[in-house]
Amino acid sequence: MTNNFNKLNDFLGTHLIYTYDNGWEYEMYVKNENTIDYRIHGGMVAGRWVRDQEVNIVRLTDGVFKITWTEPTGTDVALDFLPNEGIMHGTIFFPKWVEEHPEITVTYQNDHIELMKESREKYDTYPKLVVPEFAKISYVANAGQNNEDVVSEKPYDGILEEIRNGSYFNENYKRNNK
Ligand SMILES: C=Cc1ccc(O)cc1
Repeated sequence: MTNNFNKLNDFLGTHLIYTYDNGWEYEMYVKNENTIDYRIHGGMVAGRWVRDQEVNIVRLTDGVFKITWTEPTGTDVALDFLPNEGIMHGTIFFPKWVEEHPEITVTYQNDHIELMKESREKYDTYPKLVVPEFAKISYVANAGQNNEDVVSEKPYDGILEEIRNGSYFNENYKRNNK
């Protein structure tokens, strides 16, 4: 695992894959200082993917970075990344409706923002499902900021293996098979 994250600028443009201790596998691209893209590969809402989510990103201390946001679904998320240590900790605060109807959120959310907003009004918010978990980071790379190729297609079986074995991106971190 790389051991060279220090300032916020080192973290911006980073592409990570990590598996929570409960088995849920997520992929995060820190697109720029206030934007992420992500894909969910395992867990309650596996198959969901999102681009251009507005977030707050800060450096807590050298090599420790926090990302927080609230989603159109009403889900709140707080993530702490320690990439030099190969770990992160995430807490997800799911509204009740996402726990009861996860399938509504399992999509390319950008094409269904109005459905997320309608659903958060239509269904129950409380009690929320709080999921606090540590995760092990299995992949870290510098994709550069505002790289639209990093999270640019639906998650499929085998995509993480292609990313990890280096066949998914070329030397400029552009997608090989477009
Ligand atoms: C709900 C989104 C979400 C994205 C990344 C992550 O690690 C946890 C939650």
